[in-house]
Amino acid sequence: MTHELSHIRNFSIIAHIDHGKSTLSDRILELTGTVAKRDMQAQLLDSMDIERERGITIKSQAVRVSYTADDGETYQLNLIDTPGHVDFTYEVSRSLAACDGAVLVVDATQGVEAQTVANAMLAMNADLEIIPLINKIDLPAAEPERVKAEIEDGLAIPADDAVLASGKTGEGVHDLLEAVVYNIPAPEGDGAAPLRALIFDSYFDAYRGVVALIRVVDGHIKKGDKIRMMATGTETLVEEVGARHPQEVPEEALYVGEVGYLVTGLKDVSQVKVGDTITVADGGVNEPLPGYREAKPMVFTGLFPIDGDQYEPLKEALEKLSLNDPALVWEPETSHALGFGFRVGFLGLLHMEVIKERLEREFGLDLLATAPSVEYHVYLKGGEMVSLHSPQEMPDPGSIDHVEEPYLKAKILIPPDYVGAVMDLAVGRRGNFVTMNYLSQTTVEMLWEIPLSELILDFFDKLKSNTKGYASLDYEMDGYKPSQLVKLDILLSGKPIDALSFIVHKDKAYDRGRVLCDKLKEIIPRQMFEVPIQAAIGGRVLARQTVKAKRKDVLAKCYGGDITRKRKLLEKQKAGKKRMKAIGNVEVPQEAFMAILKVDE
Ligand SMILES: Nc1nc2c(ncn2[C@@H]2O[C@H](COP(=O)(O)OP(=O)(O)OP(=O)(O)O)[C@@H](O)[C@H]2O)c(=O)[nH]1
Repeated sequence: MTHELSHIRNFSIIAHIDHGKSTLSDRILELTGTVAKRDMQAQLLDSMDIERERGITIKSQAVRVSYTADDGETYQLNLIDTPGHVDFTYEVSRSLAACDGAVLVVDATQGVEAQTVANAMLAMNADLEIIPLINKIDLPAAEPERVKAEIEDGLAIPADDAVLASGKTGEGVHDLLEAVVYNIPAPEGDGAAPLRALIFDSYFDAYRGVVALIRVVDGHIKKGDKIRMMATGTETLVEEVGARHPQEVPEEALYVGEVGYLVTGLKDVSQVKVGDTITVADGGVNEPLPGYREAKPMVFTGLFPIDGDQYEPLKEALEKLSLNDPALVWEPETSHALGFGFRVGFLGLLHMEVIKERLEREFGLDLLATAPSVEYHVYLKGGEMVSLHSPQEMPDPGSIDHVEEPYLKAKILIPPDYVGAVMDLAVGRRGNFVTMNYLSQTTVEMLWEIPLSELILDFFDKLKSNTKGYASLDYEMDGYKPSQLVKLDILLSGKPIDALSFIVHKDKAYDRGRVLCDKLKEIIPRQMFEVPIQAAIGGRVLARQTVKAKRKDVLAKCYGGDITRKRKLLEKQKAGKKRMKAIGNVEVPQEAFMAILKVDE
C-alpha cells in the first residue's frame, strides 16, 4: 500500500442517528475489497454490545482501506469513527483532529435533523473539509433536491455536488470514494522531521498491553523505536505498529500523515492518554501538538453492592475496568445506610451508566448507585482546603469559611428560534450569560458559565428536549468559584440517611428539598408502618412527607386457592426487591437515590 502523503486521505463520517452511517461504512469496506461480502457482519464498526444496543459509539475506531481511483492511482483511505456523546466531547475533538475531512450523511427522506446540524458544527470547528452525502436514495420517498436546499440554507454548506447514494444498494458509494480522494485535502507534514504523533484513542488489551490509535503528524514510527509520551513523560519501546482492515495487520512503520495502531506493551492506560503527543525519546521534539487536556472525572457517585458479599468482586471488577479507562477513578467509601462500597469518578452521566451497566452485566454484580455529585472545595476557617467527592464528607458548618464549586464554560449552538428556551433553562440552572453571536442566519452561538453540578443533573436532556434536539453543547472546565452551598439531609423515620444527602445552592435548597420529599413519597413503597420523610439543613426541617403504612397483605387476595398464582406473586415480589436496600427498617429502592437528578417537577 502507498505511504505517499499525496495518496493518503483521513476522514470521518458524521450523521444524525439512523441516517445510515454504519451501513455506508460497511459498503465502503465491501466495495474496496477490505472485507469480503460473506464475512460482512452488519455494522462491523460498532463493537461493544452496549454501544450497539444504545446506538452510541464510545470508543473511536480507525479502519484503513485501499482504493484505486478512476485516475488509476491507489489511495490509502483512513476512516475514523468518532464517539457520539457529550460526555466524550474531548475524545471527539481529538478524533476529528486526526482527520482532514468529513462526510456528512443526510437521509434523503428525513432531511437535515438536529444531530446533522450539531455534528456539522463540530466538523466546521475542527476545520474539516465537508462532503455532503444524501443517503437512502433508493427509497420512493427520497427527495434529494429538497434535502440539498436544506443543507445549503441550514448549514451554509454548498450542496450542488452532494453525493447521492444508497448504503442499501451500494449506489453512489463509488462516487463517494472519488469525492473523498478529490475533495478532502491530503495530510500535511514533514516526513524527515522528528516524530510527532497524536494519540486519539487508547485501550488496554490483556495480551499486548496498552494499544493506542494514532495519527502521525511528522516523521515516522516503527517497531523497536524508543518513544516518549510528552504529557506523562512515559518512555517505552514500540512493540508493533500497523493498520486495521478492520482486523489488525502489522506494518513496518507508520509514516507521516498515516493513521494506525501502536502496541506499547505498557500495562497502564493512564500512561497513554488521549490527546497526548508521541515523539522519539532521543532527539525528539520539544513542542507537543496543541489541544492536550487531562481527562478528569467530573461526576462522582457511590457504588454499593446490594449484597455485602459482593464487595471484593466489585473491587476486582473496578480494577479491571479502570485498566482500560483512565477517566475512571475510585476509592473505598463507607455509608451508615449502605455499608461498604466505593466512591467512583466518571466523565459524565452516560459514562457512569455505561460503567454501572458493565459491572452488572459483565461481572454479575447487583449494585446500588447514590446520586451523582461533583468535586467541591471546602475552605476551613484555619485556611486549609478540603476536596469533597461526597456530600457525606461535608465538615461541620461551623468550621467552614467558604465553599467553591467547579464551573464550566458552555458553548451552545442553536437555531435562532430557540434562544429564549435556552435562556430560560440556563438561568434556571444558575447559569451566567456571557455572550451571543450569530454565526450565520440559521445558527446562534451562546456562551454561558454554568456550575458543573447543575449540568450533571438533566441539563443535556432538557437542552435537547427544549430545542427539539437542535442544540449542540460543548464545554470546558472554567475553574472553581465561591458559592453559597449547603448540605441538605434527608431523614427517614427521623434518622438522617447519609447516602441520600446532597449539596445544593442555598437559594434552591427549599425547592429541591420539597420536590425530593414528594418524589420519595412516590418511590418508597408502603411498609408495615408509617415512614416520615424530611428534608433538613443542619437541624432545620424544610419539607416533610409521609409514606402511609401498608394496609393489606399481597397474598390476601389469593384466598389461598391457586398455588401457582401465589408462587408467581411471591417471585414477582422477590424480583422487585432486587434493587431494594433495607436502610434501618425501611426498604428503599434504587430510584430513590436518583430522584435528586430530576429537579423540575
Ligand atoms: N432503504 C435504505 N435503508 C437504509 C439505507 N442505509 C441504511 N438504511 C437503514 O436505515 C437504518 C439505519 O441505518 P444505520 O446504518 O444503522 O444508521 P446509523 O446512522 O449508523 O445509525 P446509528 O449508528 O444508530 O446512528 C437501518 O435500518 C438500515 O438498514 C439506504 O441507503 N436505504
